[in-house]
Amino acid sequence: MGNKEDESHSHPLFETRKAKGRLIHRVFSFSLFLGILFIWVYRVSYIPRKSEDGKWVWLGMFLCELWFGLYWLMRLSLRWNPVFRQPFTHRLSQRYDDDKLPGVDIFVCTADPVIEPPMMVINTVLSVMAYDYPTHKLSVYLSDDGASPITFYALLEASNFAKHWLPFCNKFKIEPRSPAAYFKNEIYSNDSINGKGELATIKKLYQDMESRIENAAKVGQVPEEIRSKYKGFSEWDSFSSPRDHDAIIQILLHRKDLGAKDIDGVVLPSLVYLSREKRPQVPHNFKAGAMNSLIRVSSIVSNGKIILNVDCDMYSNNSQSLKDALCFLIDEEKGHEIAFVQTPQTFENITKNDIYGGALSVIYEREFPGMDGFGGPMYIGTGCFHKRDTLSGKKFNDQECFNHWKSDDQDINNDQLITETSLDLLEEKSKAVLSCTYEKDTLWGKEMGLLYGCSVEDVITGLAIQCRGWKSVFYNPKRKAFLGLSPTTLAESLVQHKRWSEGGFEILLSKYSAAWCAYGLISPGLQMTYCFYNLWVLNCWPTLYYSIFPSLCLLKGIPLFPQMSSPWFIPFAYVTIGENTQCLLEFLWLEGTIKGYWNDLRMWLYKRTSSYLFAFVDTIFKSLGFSSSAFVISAKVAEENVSQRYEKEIMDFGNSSPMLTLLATLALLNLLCLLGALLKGGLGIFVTLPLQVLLSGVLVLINLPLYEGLFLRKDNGRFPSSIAFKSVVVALSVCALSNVNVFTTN
Ligand SMILES: O=c1ccn([C@@H]2O[C@H](COP(=O)(O)OP(=O)(O)O[C@H]3O[C@H](CO)[C@@H](O)[C@H](O)[C@H]3O)[C@@H](O)[C@H]2O)c(=O)[nH]1
Ligand SMILES: [Mn+2]
Repeated sequence: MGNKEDESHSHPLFETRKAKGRLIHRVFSFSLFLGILFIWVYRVSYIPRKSEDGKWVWLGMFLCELWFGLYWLMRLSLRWNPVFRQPFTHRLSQRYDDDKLPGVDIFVCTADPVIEPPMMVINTVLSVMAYDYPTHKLSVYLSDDGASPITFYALLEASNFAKHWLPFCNKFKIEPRSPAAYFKNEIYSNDSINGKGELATIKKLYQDMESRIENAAKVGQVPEEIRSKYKGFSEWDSFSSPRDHDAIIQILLHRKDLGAKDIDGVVLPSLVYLSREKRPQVPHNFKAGAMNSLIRVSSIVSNGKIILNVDCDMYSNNSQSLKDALCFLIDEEKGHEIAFVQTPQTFENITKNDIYGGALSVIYEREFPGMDGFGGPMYIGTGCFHKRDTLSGKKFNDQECFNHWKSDDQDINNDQLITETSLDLLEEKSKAVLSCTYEKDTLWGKEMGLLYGCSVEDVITGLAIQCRGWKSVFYNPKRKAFLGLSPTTLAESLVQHKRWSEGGFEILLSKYSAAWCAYGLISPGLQMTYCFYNLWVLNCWPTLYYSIFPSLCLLKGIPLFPQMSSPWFIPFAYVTIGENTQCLLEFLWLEGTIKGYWNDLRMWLYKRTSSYLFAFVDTIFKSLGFSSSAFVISAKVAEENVSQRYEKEIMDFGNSSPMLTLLATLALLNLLCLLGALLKGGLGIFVTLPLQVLLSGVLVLINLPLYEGLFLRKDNGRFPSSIAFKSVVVALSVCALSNVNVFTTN
């Protein structure tokens, strides 16, 4: 072994490749930029004179195009210098035997037993317990902000089922290791399992457990005979509501407890249930608060050097990804400067044409590698492997941080057994750090742990870590590391994007602002890429403008773009066609469909004209102290008819939210303008106002499903009639008003 080890030490544990074809992309981008410059020049040189119609609208168009051009430059930074990473796990296993590998603490967060059913949560837990990793080095923590005895009960059941499930996974090397996901794909890759009774046995065990848990969930409580059997349920004796209760913690499995072995006698990973104390008068800071509690409790119970954080719907789909991530974090040469390894969010419920643009493939496949090339991707809350000490506010220091892996984990490696009393003691000690006053007058949430006060606690925390000098790595394995659930209705999708875009904007205005405060701390390229995401919200204004005024001017016959015969037509055509072709090709390259691209464009429009607008307004209100932050949890289950529509890719508008009213009004406005213009000007407008007809035409076409939902559909997914009524009235009034010359005279 000696020789082999010496030799392999000279080989790194991972490699980084630059993307091919960068030169072509840069040349093409340069030509597009020239086009954009010409558009700006055109706008400045042809401002209508005082006596002409539409001077102010024209200036508005110029501002929009100025913004779009600058924003395009920020987007370009994401495509400038992409890199791809490849870990070498065989070298890792050559160099590190089980005892030398670091301890890993895995955090799963859940917050509501109805929106996030306990069965889904424990499937995620079981999938991460079953990582291909020495079990005595693994600890799994479930933080339950819903403080639900049913979720606790489900975890208790899972701790027993794990005794069968983990040996089964190991024996047959199955993937994925979430039992529900594994049983769902009835084609089992490993033939040797078939025919043998083992598969049937384990499936039966699972189904029995499932029906016990679902029964408890249905009646809303855990059966009395089970409650009396496990002392853990007594933790709920003083419980009054999920928002008002004492700290709860139960160590269900502890690696040093004799009972914590699987049916083959192998130690099981530690498993801990916790629900931090909550009081109505104390802010709990949502997921960030939960994560900080997890960080503290785990430092008492297992103190693993690596922390993996997953949302409760994001089960592990690849049992190797933990070792993959370690290759980056403990690589002898470069690992010391890497704080976290982020994997993409991928979703198992995306349909063929991805009606709500939920796959986010362009972001993860194209743009995150671009961030990685400039110093590392953002932290996006789930599927992320951190080094524990970088989460507690530590600054990067080249000398100090070097090779700190070499120290052995004393506590894990000593094999003294734990007794029931010492487990009780451990729980009591942990409760102290779960109290809601613990953080008072400390740096938690400000400089330590996840940061508070931002709707995307993850992104701001990652940025803060990078500002302290650390790097991060984006790792996107072929077999996806995690699979989760994407929203299945339009309203939910818009709400999620509102939270994300609002969070981004908050970061921009915060003391970690990528635009100014991060200057000199992270690379300028990375600053630009952060700005691209954190400026999402500002797109609402130019996009609203561009989807309202050109249409209104079309109705009035006022030209805002050059004639087809003019040479100025060329830059408009070139930029529009060039940019869209590039985006389409990118989308198709990532295995999207043409229809999927069209759907994506629609969502792009809807997000910009509703989510971002509401996010903008809310951020301003919040910063003026008129409202406080909230975290609207995305639903992970839907009613039967809602999921059927989702499967069939029929849009779901059946929700009376102000965002949907706005979208309906805008869509109708475009339709009315286009029809009005055709009535007034006939087909001649195709010649006199070609680009405006095109713009309005595209807007109308893209809104076809929306018109259907307003006027034609009969199912529950159509627009509520109150929205239909309101939007028709408003759209008609705006058209009428604009005809009375309010908008266009100078
Ligand atoms: O008070 C809360 C609210 C949420 N959560 C958990 O946070 C996770 C993410 O919530 P979800 O509703 O699924 O939000 P998403 O928009 O899907 O989540 C993305 O965006 C969030 C930030 O907006 C990040 O926290 C997530 O990690 C990231 O996956 C879930 O496991 C929740 O149980 C809590 O633990 N406590
Ligand atoms: Mn989610």
